[in-house]
Amino acid sequence: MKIAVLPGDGIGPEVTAEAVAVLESLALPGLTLFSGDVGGAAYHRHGVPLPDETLEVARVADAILFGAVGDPACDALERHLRPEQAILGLRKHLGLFANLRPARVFAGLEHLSPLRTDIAGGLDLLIVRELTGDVYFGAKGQRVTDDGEREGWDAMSYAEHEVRRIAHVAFRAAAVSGQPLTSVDKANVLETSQLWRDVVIEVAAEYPGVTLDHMYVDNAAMQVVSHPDRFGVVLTGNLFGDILSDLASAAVGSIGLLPSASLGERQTAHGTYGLYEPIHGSAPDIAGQGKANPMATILSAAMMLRHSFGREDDAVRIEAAVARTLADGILGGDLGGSHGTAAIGAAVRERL
Ligand SMILES: NC(=O)C1=CN([C@@H]2O[C@H](COP(=O)(O)OP(=O)(O)OC[C@H]3O[C@@H](n4cnc5c(N)ncnc54)[C@H](O)[C@@H]3O)[C@@H](O)[C@H]2O)C=CC1
Ligand SMILES: CC(C)CC(=O)C(=O)O
Ligand SMILES: [Mg+2]
Repeated sequence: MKIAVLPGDGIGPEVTAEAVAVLESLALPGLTLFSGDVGGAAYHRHGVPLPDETLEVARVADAILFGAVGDPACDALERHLRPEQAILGLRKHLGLFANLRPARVFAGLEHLSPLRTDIAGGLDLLIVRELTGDVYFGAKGQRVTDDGEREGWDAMSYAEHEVRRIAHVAFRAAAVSGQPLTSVDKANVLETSQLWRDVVIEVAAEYPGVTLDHMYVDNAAMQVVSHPDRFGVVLTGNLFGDILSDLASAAVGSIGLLPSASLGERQTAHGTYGLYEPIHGSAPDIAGQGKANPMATILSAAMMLRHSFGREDDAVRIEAAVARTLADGILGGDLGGSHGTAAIGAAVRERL
């Protein structure tokens, strides 16, 4: 079990340390950890956010545990040198097009949500976000128009095959779970979304047992907090999925609770190759203070055991320990408590 640990910037190293400690406490057979520099940390040491050595460490591993990248000191750098290019580059180079972001309110933990408890209780959805296309990876730039005004531009596009393969991931997830599938787009305005919708409808013909509906992204944002029980699997593009998943995390209670798996087509001897990371960023406002909630990263390690190592029992064990820790009132500042990163990590390990 070879895992590349890429802690990154800000709270990244703090939260990955706790997830690594959880993995080590499970006495997994043949667990081998490698580490690599990414993000601002890599830029400061190597002059680039994603050094070749790090990409190689990621490639030879069976799975990657990623913290977060982002450093305000790097925000004025040319875009290709910014820390965020590390995670975008890993996703693209490693073909990790399918991003799974489960958001659920654990039974009995409805009080952690800012939503009314009867509404929060219905929140259990899986966002399937396309991860290597859309406006994030299109041509972009700034220019001066003929009028002498500055103009910024970013090209949004999806090719048919990109929509088709992520749609299959979402339909399979819906078929296995028996949940309905909602495809979220902006087809009333964007041609990219019209193509998205057309292809999703074509793919649906292969999954007659799955109930499919389509929703515009603005309505979806509203419904996630007003009627979360309407959603099972949510299929959407890179930009909309990024935004909707932060929204869903707030509805659960904190962005410090939402994990993710980024998968592609590659299989290893153990399972599906993938990158696992919390959905949050490097949180510079609390970095270095031991305040970050490590649960999203710990839950990401659970997703790694499930998808990349076929260890469902260990994944469930971790998820149950996190739920018990929350139920016991071991909460960080993000959830109105006063426990720090290390104390939360230790509490989860005690409950494994
Ligand atoms: N995958 C990645 O590496 C990502 C990187 N970023 C980068 O992170 C940097 C900061 O971005 P922001 O927009 O501030 O988003 P952020 O997710 O880092 O933080 C947003 C807010 O949530 C809080 N927060 C986040 N994670 C938390 C945790 N585990 N426990 C407690 N509170 C937590 C932060 O303190 C902050 O107030 C930027 O450079 C951004 O580009 C942002 C999102 C994802
Ligand atoms: C930093 C971005 C590239 C990514 C992001 O916000 C995310 O994946 O949630
Ligand atoms: Mg995001």
